[in-house]
Amino acid sequence: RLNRGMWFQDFLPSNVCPINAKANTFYGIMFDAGSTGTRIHIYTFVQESAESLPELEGEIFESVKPGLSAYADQPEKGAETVKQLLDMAIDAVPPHLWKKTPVVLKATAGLRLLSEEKAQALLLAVREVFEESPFLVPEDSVSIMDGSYEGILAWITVNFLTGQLSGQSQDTVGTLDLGGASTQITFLPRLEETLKETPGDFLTSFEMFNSTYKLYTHSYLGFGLKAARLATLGAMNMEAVDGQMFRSSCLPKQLEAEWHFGGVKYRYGGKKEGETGFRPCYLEVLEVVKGKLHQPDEIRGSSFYAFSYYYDRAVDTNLIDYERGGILQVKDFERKAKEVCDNMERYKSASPFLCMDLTYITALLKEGFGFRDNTLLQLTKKVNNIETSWTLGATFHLLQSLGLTY
Ligand SMILES: O=c1[nH]cnc2c1ncn2[C@@H]1O[C@H](COP(=O)(O)OP(=O)(O)O)[C@@H](O)[C@H]1O
Ligand SMILES: [Ca+2]
Repeated sequence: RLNRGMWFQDFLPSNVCPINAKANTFYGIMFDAGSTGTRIHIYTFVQESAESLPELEGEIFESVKPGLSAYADQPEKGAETVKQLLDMAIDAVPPHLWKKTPVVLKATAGLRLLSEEKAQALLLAVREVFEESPFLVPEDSVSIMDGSYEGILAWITVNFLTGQLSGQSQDTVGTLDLGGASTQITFLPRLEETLKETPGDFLTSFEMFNSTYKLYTHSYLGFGLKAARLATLGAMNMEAVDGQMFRSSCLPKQLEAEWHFGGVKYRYGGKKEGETGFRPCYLEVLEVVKGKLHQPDEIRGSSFYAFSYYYDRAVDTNLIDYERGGILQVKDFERKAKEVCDNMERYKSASPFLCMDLTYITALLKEGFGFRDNTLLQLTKKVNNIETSWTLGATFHLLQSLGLTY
């Protein structure tokens, strides 16, 4: 481990060693290669002394669509999208700090679902982009992240940003992340019972800022919002079937369209004959979630932070404000799902999947995780102007491993 006081001494003579804050500024670049898009987070930190925790000063955020997995057969083209984003960091980070600024990319469920060969080709192409950049490229800088880390690091981010990880406070909040291809649930169990009743692979000890947290966390691959659409349509793992039409009672009756996900084209549509609306849709979606997820008793009454697609769909249906977010109950999603599904004509201008998405969110929360109708969900996109993403937790973890912080 490096001496934490050392990192700036290489570029400043010791007699002007900084006491002023500006000289203690450093940066970290974290890429989130998600299933639906690639995002860059450039974090600025200030560390007052070797003993204190680094303070987060700000974030620069940018994203591109589609995600890397859409370039499964063109790895170089995929890597080019990463390079475009990395060029932003060239402008954002002062040149004398480039060599000290680590750059890391972590891919999530989109790449987990690709074949090993295609995923590795994409990662290698990105690695080459990093090597050609002026930044610090740590070992293992481009990888597919383990699903349990995704939940833990998002939990670290949210609880850091809400001030729960500093001082004596132990009022941590659980987190729910709903991505395109996978979904995560993470919380700090308070009841001995929970620890006893939970399968071992749902519990992980994690060290951060000189504390150890024993967290409940799980990532469900294939249970992200877009993967759930495919599962509901019966099209999951069906890429071999050419030109087949997948139909659902969660879609407008007359609809027929095409949809690309993970580099595969699907044809889908409504059920011209037969029932459509919330009830038949809920039954279809139940098939996807019922009995597939672990239900810890402890969460039934507690409130959770929810982001990503929980947030997006709540915004789309005016349940919350895009800028401010808000607090919802589980039953608010159900009420909206009924309203949209039973009036699909009225919601024609919105996404044809709006009914299916809201119904899936309702079923996932109630029948999947076992939340109560009145469980509170705090929907947040940003806390203190910082994105609530696992990437901040990942950056702290990276700085820790490089010896730049605890
Ligand atoms: O940094 C972020 N800020 C805001 N929203 C984000 C960020 N990262 C991901 N999202 C949200 O994540 C969802 C897409 O999930 P993603 O593409 O990460 O799939 P995955 O997690 O299954 O790989 C969308 O709701 C998108 O708005
Ligand atoms: Ca994600």
